[in-house]
Amino acid sequence: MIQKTPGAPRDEKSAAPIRAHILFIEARYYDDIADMLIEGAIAECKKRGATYERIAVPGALEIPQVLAAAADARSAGRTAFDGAVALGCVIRGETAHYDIVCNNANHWMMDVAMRQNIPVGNAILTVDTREQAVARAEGGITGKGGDAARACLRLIEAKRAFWETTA
Ligand SMILES: Nc1c(NC[C@H](O)[C@H](O)[C@H](O)CO)[nH]c(=O)[nH]c1=O
Ligand SMILES: CC(=O)[C@@H](O)COP(=O)(O)O
Repeated sequence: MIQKTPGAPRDEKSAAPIRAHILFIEARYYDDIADMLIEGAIAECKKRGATYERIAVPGALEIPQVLAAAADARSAGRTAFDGAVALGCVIRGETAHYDIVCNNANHWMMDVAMRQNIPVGNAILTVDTREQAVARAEGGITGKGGDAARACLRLIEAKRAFWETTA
């Protein structure tokens, strides 16, 4: 039984239109799962009026590296995005590689996000079976891809709130 996470808070602000440009980083190791995740993430962005761009990488281990490269380019004024959403699926195999991929993809992605102050929504599924992955990736805007996009947009709103003048 999957406990559908509530995603971003269901307050009015979390559903309000938002001026934001999002970078979708898609690890396409399992193409069909990636398609389900990106469908939900795009649906959430379109619902909120946010724009987006997409970049594909072979697998989850490449996500932190491309986020770091995008952050460098943003610092150099060569690209502009307000937040990122990581999408991927890691399915346990016979060896310890599953732990290597999951731990390093998530750890170093968050390291870049924290160091570069980038709002990042995380839909890197880490599962034991393909069925578990499908159950979490499907559902369009209500799936994990939509959840991660909602989280990213919520982080952008929260970040901006700190800079709103109270005067
Ligand atoms: N087994 C999975 C991988 N493995 C590939 C790595 O992510 C990486 O692309 C490779 O080691 C080359 O550097 N990636 C996933 O996203 N999902 C898997 O289940
Ligand atoms: C998560 C993985 O890297 C996994 O798909 C690799 O499978 P195996 O551990 O059987 O080589």
